Amino acid sequence: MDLKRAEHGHNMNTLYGEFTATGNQKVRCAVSLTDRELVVQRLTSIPAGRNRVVLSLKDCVGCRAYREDDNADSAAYLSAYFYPFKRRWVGSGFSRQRVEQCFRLAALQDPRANLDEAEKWARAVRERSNRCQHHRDGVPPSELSHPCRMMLLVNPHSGKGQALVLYNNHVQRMLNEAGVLHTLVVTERQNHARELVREADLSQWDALVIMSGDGLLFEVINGLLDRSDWKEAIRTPLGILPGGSGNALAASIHHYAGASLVSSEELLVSCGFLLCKGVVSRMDLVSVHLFSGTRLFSFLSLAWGFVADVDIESEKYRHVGAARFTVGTLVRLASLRVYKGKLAYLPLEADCNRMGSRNSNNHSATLHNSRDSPLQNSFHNSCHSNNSLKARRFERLRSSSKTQTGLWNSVLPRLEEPLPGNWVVVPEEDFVLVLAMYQSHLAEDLLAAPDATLDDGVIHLFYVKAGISRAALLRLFLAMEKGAHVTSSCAHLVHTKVRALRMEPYSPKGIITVDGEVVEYGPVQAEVHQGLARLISA
Ligand SMILES: Nc1ncnc2c1ncn2[C@@H]1O[C@H](COP(=O)(O)OP(=O)(O)OP(=O)(O)O)[C@@H](O)[C@H]1O
Repeated sequence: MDLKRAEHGHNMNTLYGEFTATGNQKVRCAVSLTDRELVVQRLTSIPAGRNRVVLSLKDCVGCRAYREDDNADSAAYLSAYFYPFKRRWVGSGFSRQRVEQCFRLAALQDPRANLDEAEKWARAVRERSNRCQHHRDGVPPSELSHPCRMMLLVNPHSGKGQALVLYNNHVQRMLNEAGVLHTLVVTERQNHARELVREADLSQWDALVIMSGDGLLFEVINGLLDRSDWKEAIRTPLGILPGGSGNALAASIHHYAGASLVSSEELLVSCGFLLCKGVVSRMDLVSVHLFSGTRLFSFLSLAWGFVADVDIESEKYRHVGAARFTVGTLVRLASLRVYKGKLAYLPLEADCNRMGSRNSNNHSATLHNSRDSPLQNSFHNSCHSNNSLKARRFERLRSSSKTQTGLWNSVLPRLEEPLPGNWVVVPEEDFVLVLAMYQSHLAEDLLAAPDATLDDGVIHLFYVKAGISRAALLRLFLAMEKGAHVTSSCAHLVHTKVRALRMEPYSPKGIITVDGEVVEYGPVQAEVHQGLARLISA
């Protein structure tokens, strides 16, 4: 029979068989399966090298055995699905591309025996691929169970409105190849996903997967943390597939997997591949405390000034996809604004246990008590007029958000209280932008925090001081495509790693965003909770 443990010329663990190619039954293939590779050698007179395909099991998402409907055909079939990095057809560089290896097994008359044989092979390919996962820092990865059940939430309006088409064209097939059982839930409105996960029986699902922009994941995370069983709920593995125009988290996990810049469609294949592999990692979350008392949970960014303005003002260009940010950047550059306010942070290296025992610099370690601020009343009335859509979203988001207290040992005082002595108060009070990032990417092509990792417990705080020229700011954003802004010599850009921060805007109008969603404009503070959530990633 075809399947045998080879004894000569192969490792004892190698499976060896001779099958025919499905496309052409005259072509025989010698197939061997080692612990790490599937090697296919076409048995023809053409020189061996050209007829040999070696596929790494690390790139394999699944393998299945089946029979055709034709009762007269006693053969069984074996299909294995791989997504290796391959040179692009157009342009330079590499991207993950689908490779299917399909064989016909017809050594016996008995169809059942042929199918049993094919199933043995399929099982062996799947088991060896699962064992072949990358070990992060030598630690075996935690994985989803097999077969696994996912709830896949798709926002049909995200990005260019193509998420369902992308699901039908790419995702469905990949998940089927990987044997992932999934239930598609098409979101119907704002906050639908949040309400769904708040009420869901989570024991039914091995993972909750979001196919949209970052906004839908923001809803899901906040929905999980709304629950009374939030401690367990937030450990539910989450997955992300890019369906929006920003897709920052999707771009970040693609980057953490060691891959380079790719097109939107290639990013989807890359994230789909990671989802099929089902390796679960910890992910930092940041709690964001607003002046109204609302607390939100954020996985990506907190922005005030230029970046928040571009994000929200560019909504009207969403039909151009990811290019909306480029258009928005150019428009906002033309009318560059300066924002007044106070910014303070708890440095990464600060000894949190000795909070309040010392003053770390010459500046007052106390921000204005926001209740004393002459601008206090205007904060709540001044969500920027141009962002009414996202402002309305925030109102709904806020009304459904419970104020949670006492969940962790917080390093934050109450927002109206002075800051402890080990916080640093930034001396400048005029900013072009303030941006706190906890993952690497701000958008698909903006590598804002190149050395961020999923669960490093770090907030990367960037601010650009007033006085920067338009040309210098444009250069910074162009450099950000490759993350080169952090090593640029721009004197107006400051980058520091922090555990917590507080911003107190004085300018009466402006936009603050959390994960790209508008929140109330006013004093805000945030702190990182290392590895609180779980994400399917590399
Ligand atoms: N069916 C729907 N109709 C209208 N809004 C929806 C629907 N489903 C989800 N939403 C809301 O749309 C908002 C935007 O979603 P999301 O950020 O995921 O996509 P996006 O804005 O297109 O992506 P990006 O932020 O990358 O541009 C979310 O706040 C979500 O709650």
